[in-house]
Amino acid sequence: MTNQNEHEQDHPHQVPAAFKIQLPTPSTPIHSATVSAPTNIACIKYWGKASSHYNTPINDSLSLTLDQADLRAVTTASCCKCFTEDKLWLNGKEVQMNASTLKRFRACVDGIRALASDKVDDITHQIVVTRSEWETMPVHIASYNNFPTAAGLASSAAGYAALVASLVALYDAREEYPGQFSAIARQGSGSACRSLYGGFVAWRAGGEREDWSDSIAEPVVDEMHWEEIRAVILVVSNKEKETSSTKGMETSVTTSRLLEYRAKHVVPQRMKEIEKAIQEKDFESFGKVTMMDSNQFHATCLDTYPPIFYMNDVSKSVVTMVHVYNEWAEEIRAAYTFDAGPNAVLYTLEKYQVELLALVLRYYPEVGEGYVNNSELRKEAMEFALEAGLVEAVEKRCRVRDIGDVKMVYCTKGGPGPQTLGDQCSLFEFV
Ligand SMILES: Nc1ncnc2c1ncn2[C@@H]1O[C@H](COP(=O)(O)OP(=O)(O)OP(=O)(O)O)[C@@H](O)[C@H]1O
Ligand SMILES: C[C@@](O)(CCOP(=O)(O)OP(=O)(O)O)CC(=O)O
Repeated sequence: MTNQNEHEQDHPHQVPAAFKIQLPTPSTPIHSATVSAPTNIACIKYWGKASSHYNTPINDSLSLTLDQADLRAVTTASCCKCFTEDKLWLNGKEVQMNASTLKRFRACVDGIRALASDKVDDITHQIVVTRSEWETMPVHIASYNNFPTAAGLASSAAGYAALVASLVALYDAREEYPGQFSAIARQGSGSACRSLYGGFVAWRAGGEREDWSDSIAEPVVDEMHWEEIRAVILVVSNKEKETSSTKGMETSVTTSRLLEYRAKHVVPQRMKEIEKAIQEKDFESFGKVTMMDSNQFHATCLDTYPPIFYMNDVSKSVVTMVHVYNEWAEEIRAAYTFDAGPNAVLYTLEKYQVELLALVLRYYPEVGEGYVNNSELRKEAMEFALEAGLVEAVEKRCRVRDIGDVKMVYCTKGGPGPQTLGDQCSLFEFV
């Protein structure tokens, strides 16, 4: 994790007032850390657990970490002798943890606290909290997402990565082996392990070691390697999804033979192909593997009994539009991928981003102000003259959708892993 004041200045993380938590001023010293963490969207999907206890996957997966300037979770972790119990707030409300949330929360808090260091005063160099003393102080954790929660936009990935990163900063925790923090984050939510690094990140399934300590995330290339990669996200639904990823993959593992085949015979080859494509910045291969893997993941959902439908008619219309666009261009300029929900993530290159956005704005009309998160790009796309041949090709296969079919569009790019923020960004206010 880096401490980048520069990054903070570029993107000031002002906490919206509704997400600030007021606490009585403590009578004993309070220790705090605030971080922001990114989402990530997988090109090779994680779907299916090998061990529910350790929360480990049946196959490797690979994703791009997205820029926190656009989508982020911000988390403050505080601890104090005067707190009476551990507590968690999400988006301004205290979370009443059920058994599943509690297990995830405990795995992260206890896992990172076990790696804590002594806290040394910057000026006097005296130890102010010993490693073992941390255990005597309950933690209060507050977090918020600046994008829809539990709607299939990887909020759990950003959320648990932020939770782990805030605890690492609070306890000045040290890894005993590379990737150990990611092994802890995956116990919060599997996809969260990949959000601890920037750029393209692989999650190696592991399983050679009995305790699954080899099921860790590993950076493939950092965000500077293929700087031209862009993501255009079409928010088709901002509501909580009906079938959570955890529940969905549980049913898929027990009922889908296709999922078993995919994990054993398809993903290993695809991981090699996509890592090579990324190393060589070969968008043609990258885009094809990404689209095929999304299609196969949704095919396993259909092969699940009873079937799970994450993509809807609007999602399918985006698939058609992207294929028509690529056929017209005679190359892959955009690649779609869908997580466990109807929202489309379109990967493209910087040079095609405005053209792609112009296409999106033509067929998915704007709901109102703020429809596109980036007003400059929106303006460029509105002024962009789509080629007549492209419009003709799309019009043969797609219709202009209704206002509201797409609720919002995020334009973003690859970005770094979690960032430490200053105390002024704390979600706690002492009154
Ligand atoms: N900032 C956060 N801090 C802590 N926990 C969070 C945070 N954001 C989300 N979560 C947890 O993650 C859950 C949502 O996870 P879920 O997998 O259902 O949705 P998602 O991550 O948005 O979608 P997907 O993983 O399919 O892209 C929330 O109900 C909450 O328990
Ligand atoms: C479709 C996915 O987004 C599934 C993500 O699942 P989660 O990581 O949310 O699942 P849990 O480990 O049960 O919390 C694919 C991916 O991100 O690789």
